[in-house]
Amino acid sequence: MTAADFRPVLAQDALSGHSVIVTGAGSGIGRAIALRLLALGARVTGVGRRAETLEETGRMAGADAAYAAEVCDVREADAVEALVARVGEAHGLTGLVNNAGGQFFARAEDISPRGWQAVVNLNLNAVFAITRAARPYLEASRGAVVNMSLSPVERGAIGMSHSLAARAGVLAMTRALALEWGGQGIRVNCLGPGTVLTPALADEAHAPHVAKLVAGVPLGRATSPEEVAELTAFLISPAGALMTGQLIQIDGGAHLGVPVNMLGEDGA
Ligand SMILES: CCCCCCCCC/C=C/C(=O)SCCNC(=O)CCNC(=O)[C@H](O)C(C)(C)COP(=O)(O)OP(=O)(O)OC[C@H]1O[C@@H](n2cnc3c(N)ncnc32)[C@H](O)[C@@H]1OP(=O)(O)O
Ligand SMILES: NC(=O)C1=CN([C@@H]2O[C@H](COP(=O)(O)OP(=O)(O)OC[C@H]3O[C@@H](n4cnc5c(N)ncnc54)[C@H](OP(=O)(O)O)[C@@H]3O)[C@@H](O)[C@H]2O)C=CC1
Repeated sequence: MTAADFRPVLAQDALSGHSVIVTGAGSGIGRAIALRLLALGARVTGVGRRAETLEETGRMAGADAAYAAEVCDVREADAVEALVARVGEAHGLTGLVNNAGGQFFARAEDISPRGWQAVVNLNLNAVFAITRAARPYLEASRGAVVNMSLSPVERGAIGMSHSLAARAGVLAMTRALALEWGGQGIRVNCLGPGTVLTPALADEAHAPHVAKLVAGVPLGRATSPEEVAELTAFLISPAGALMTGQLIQIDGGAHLGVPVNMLGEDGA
């Protein structure tokens, strides 16, 4: 199976009647998620800091799509809470996709206190604030949260101490909220994509490093944004109704690390 062989599996109306907030919907993985949820019949509110890219997602979805672009920095808790309340009161909320995130790659000794704060605020504190704000609406709909994590979240990676600390926090929060809110019918899960060849990754990492990462994937290729989008849609849809508190890796086996090979060089 190559990425070109990928075919979506969910039925065309799988998300009709749904209202979902997708953060970071103006690019990369978040855009693919927004487009897929819209195609499945959901109303989508795309959140990010740049109006232009968010609006482009709407244009890509077509005039019939129930899409709204909301410019907001997810690190501004008051603005985020007001936004969630606005969407929740107007349309209800059946899903929240916390996809906005990112980091610069640097060794711990090169991360200043402000650099640490910037990354932890984006990848952990903002996720807590928006998820907490969404809770009453998700309770009313028995809805679902999908938190975008990283394949190496449980095994470490060089140059990502700030981001991995934040994502590990989100993973712990995911499990805690799955327990706290399970009785309210709210499901909370994390996805762990492997290398996804988005323009943002190309901007932040050197191409040869990325090629090496992809070459080391047991299934031999990068993760596509569409594959992450389909899994996200599945988790929000009724098909995922019994899944909560999980980290689901979608990385071709990369999270297993360098293989321990007891058969020596020639044993695959
Ligand atoms: C398992 C295997 C397969 C799987 C392998 C999987 C591998 C892929 C893993 C992940 C891939 C992705 O996430 S790809 C998506 C990547 N996209 C992004 O990361 C988006 C771009 N990044 C960002 O926006 C930034 O990193 C972020 C910090 C979050 C933005 O925040 P701000 O705008 O608030 O930041 P700024 O104001 O510019 O800077 C705040 C401080 O950070 C410092 N700072 C900024 N860049 C810095 C740098 N390169 N090195 C040091 N310090 C830096 C600044 O100097 C400031 O500190 P002072 O100088 O002290 O003031
Ligand atoms: N690409 C990869 O290999 C992998 C990526 N991931 C994760 O998946 C997610 C998406 O990554 P990807 O699509 O590659 O990267 P992008 O940089 O393209 O996506 C990040 C999105 O988040 C938005 N965003 C960033 N900061 C804020 C903020 N403060 N407030 C609101 N929105 C914000 C950006 O929009 P704007 O700038 O307009 O605000 C952008 O649309 C990230 O969390 C990333 O770490 C996980 C595993 C692998």
